Amino acid sequence: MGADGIGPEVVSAAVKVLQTLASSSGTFSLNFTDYDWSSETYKRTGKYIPDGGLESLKQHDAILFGAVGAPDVPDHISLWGLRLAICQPFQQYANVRPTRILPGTSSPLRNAKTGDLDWVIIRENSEGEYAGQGGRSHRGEKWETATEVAIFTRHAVERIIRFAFEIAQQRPKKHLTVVTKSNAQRNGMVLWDEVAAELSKEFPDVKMDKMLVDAMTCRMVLQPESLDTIVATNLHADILSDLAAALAGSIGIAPTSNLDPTRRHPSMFEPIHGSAFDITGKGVANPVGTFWSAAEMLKWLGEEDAAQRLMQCVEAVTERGVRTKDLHGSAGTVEVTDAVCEEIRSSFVKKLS
Ligand SMILES: NC(=O)c1ccc[n+]([C@@H]2O[C@H](COP(=O)([O-])OP(=O)(O)OC[C@H]3O[C@@H](n4cnc5c(N)ncnc54)[C@H](O)[C@@H]3O)[C@@H](O)[C@H]2O)c1
Ligand SMILES: O=C(O)[C@H](O)[C@@H](O)C(=O)O
Ligand SMILES: [K+]
Ligand SMILES: [Mn+2]
Repeated sequence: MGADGIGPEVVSAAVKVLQTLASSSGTFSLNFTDYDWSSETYKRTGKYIPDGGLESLKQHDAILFGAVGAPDVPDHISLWGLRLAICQPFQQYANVRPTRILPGTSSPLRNAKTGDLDWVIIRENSEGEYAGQGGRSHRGEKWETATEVAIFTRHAVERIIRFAFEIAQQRPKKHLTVVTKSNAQRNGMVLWDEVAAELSKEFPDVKMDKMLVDAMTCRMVLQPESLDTIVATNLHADILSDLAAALAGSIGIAPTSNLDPTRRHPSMFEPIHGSAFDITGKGVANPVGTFWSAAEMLKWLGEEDAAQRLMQCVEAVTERGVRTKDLHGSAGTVEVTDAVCEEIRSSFVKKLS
């Protein structure tokens, strides 16, 4: 489901790469069903998701998503109409956003090289500021009032922090940073701190530290090598993860997994970026964030080797300079996609010889 803006451009590129990978490997196959849900269908029918749509989507093992958002639809209508309308009922409560500096690319941080910035941000993906609680009254009056209530339940805080500890435990540094704003936000964020302290006792091999979100932005910029796995609320992590992508070189490379760790519903994989109206249709969108998301999808589906090969091929391509403009290259979406497909095919040939 490419949806809006550059979404269809990067999703069709990723489908091409995945098909190349499946047919070259011969060890697995993928069946794609294309859902044309988008702001266009919303404008035509009044709905992003047609009646019965979620039941149909639920039949699949995974969802590959582009981005939703159009210049002539208010952003809150599009986001709630499609992305959140899938994430929330499918209980995709763990949003996983790895970031690193890819070979052949550079960070805007003068001293950060490949390897110095290697993070996984775990974004709580079901509640907080995205709980859908709030409202507006007295519209247009001077006393108009609007609330956006952040909801934090022990149930959801516990499951996301536990998930983050488990991810941290699997990584070499075994280091988790818990980000909150528990000085100003004195209820929900204090609950986060308390739950983190309780859970850290269950994970004695994981080193945990805490940061207030404002100071965290400084640490990300000034000491990127001091961070590894990071967990934060829905809104805080949304913001920090765009910063993380930019610090690694570009918002165009970063992936997102929206996971239902219970596997009762399909999980959804998408680049971190949005529909990027400013570059839509120009053929310059970086497809790497969607390729990386596709690799994360393969990993989730149990195709670890294929996932690893896909990332190796993407990295080989960035390393030899086939990069889009956002990464200071001159290649277009199609050239990068073709180069990755060629790299995949030749990686199998190399293995034979
Ligand atoms: N998950 C989603 O579906 C999602 C995520 C973020 C934003 N949005 C929506 O997308 C729309 C645009 O939002 P925005 O402008 O704040 O963020 P955006 O991520 O779409 O774009 C921000 C900037 O990054 C650039 N950029 C983004 N992806 C790129 C890529 N692959 N290659 C090269 N450059 C890239 C854009 O050109 C733009 O200058 C809004 O409607 C917003 O709500 C949706
Ligand atoms: O979910 C959101 O907050 C936004 O659409 C988007 O910024 C994202 O990160 O998915
Ligand atoms: K997206
Ligand atoms: Mn975002």
